[in-house]
Amino acid sequence: MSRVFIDGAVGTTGLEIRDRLAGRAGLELVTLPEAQRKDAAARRDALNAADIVILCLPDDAAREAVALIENPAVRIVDASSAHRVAEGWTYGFPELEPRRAREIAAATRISNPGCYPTGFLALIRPLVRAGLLPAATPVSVNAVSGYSGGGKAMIADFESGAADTAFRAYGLTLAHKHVPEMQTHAGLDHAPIFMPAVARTYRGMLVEIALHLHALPGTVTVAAVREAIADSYRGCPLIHVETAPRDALTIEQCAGTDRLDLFVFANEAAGQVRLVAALDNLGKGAAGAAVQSVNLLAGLPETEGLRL
Ligand SMILES: NC(=O)C1=CN([C@@H]2O[C@H](COP(=O)(O)OP(=O)(O)OC[C@H]3O[C@@H](n4cnc5c(N)ncnc54)[C@H](OP(=O)(O)O)[C@@H]3O)[C@@H](O)[C@H]2O)C=CC1
Ligand SMILES: CC(=O)N[C@@H](CCC(=O)OP(=O)(O)O)C(=O)O
Repeated sequence: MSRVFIDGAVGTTGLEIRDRLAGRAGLELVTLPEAQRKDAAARRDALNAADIVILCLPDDAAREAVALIENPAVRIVDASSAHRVAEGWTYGFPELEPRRAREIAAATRISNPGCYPTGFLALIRPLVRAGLLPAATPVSVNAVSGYSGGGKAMIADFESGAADTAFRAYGLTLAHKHVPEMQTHAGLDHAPIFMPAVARTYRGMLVEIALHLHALPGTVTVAAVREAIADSYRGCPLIHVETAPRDALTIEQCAGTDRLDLFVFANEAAGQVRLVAALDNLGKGAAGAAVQSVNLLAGLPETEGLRL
């Protein structure tokens, strides 16, 4: 039996994780009552008494929680963006690299990937690893998220009517907090240009990358791109590489699931490829990934409690 403490259990991500862990065999779920959930002493006790801690906090509070942990046996899954490129932390995306699931299972410090990077990395990493995309390739990525991606504050903004829009482009300083983890874990020499947006729908996400195959060195075919992506995720129950033609994709494609659907659309004659990832920002983009890591840490089946 593993004792799992969720710090930040009443936030948007914390509640989702609770949902997926409640009643699970092999896990004892611990949360603090409302009056104590921000009390440093109560949090210190709970953090140090757990086998596994899941941090569902803003970055500063996540750093503070890590500093409160003195018990070396405690294993941490941090859902915030505080440790995604930090030394000594394992990037908690089990399907991203061939040995990553085993590394997570043996780790004590695991950082959950960001929601947008999950889609971006799932598409780009297999191409860089296969040598189809040289590390020096300039890459741009655009994406749209449901408004729950901004946590309680953005949900209130959209649901109170204060956000008077259906679609808002942001990240206009080109320095979004997800860019470093996108570059680092893709293995790219240059930071990608990231163009995020938020839409008036609660959950769901599309992440897109355009590739000009004719501008790449050598001959890179659409088939090679499809194969590299499909090969990377064979046998991964949460990641589906879709091959059937589509007229359209919606932001809700994977909403309400912990799945990640990947698409390779192409105009072969023009040498153009449009890669698309669909996921739920609160599913594989947050809670689903955290629960996958908890399953690996606790020695439970990797997708138990997840929504395929
Ligand atoms: N929403 C999403 O799609 C995703 C979010 N994340 C990350 O997960 C983390 C949580 O985000 P999210 O759930 O969206 O945010 P929310 O704002 O919805 O929830 C954060 C929770 O943390 C609590 N909190 C803040 N400071 C402290 C503290 N010092 N001690 C204890 N509790 C504290 C808040 O309390 P109160 O309720 O009083 O405000 C709130 O309940 C963030 O780092 C975010 O970046 C990651 C992936 C996706
Ligand atoms: C719509 C929206 O505002 N999204 C958030 C990212 C949400 C997320 O999942 O990011 P973290 O995991 O890094 O917290 C943003 O762009 O900052």
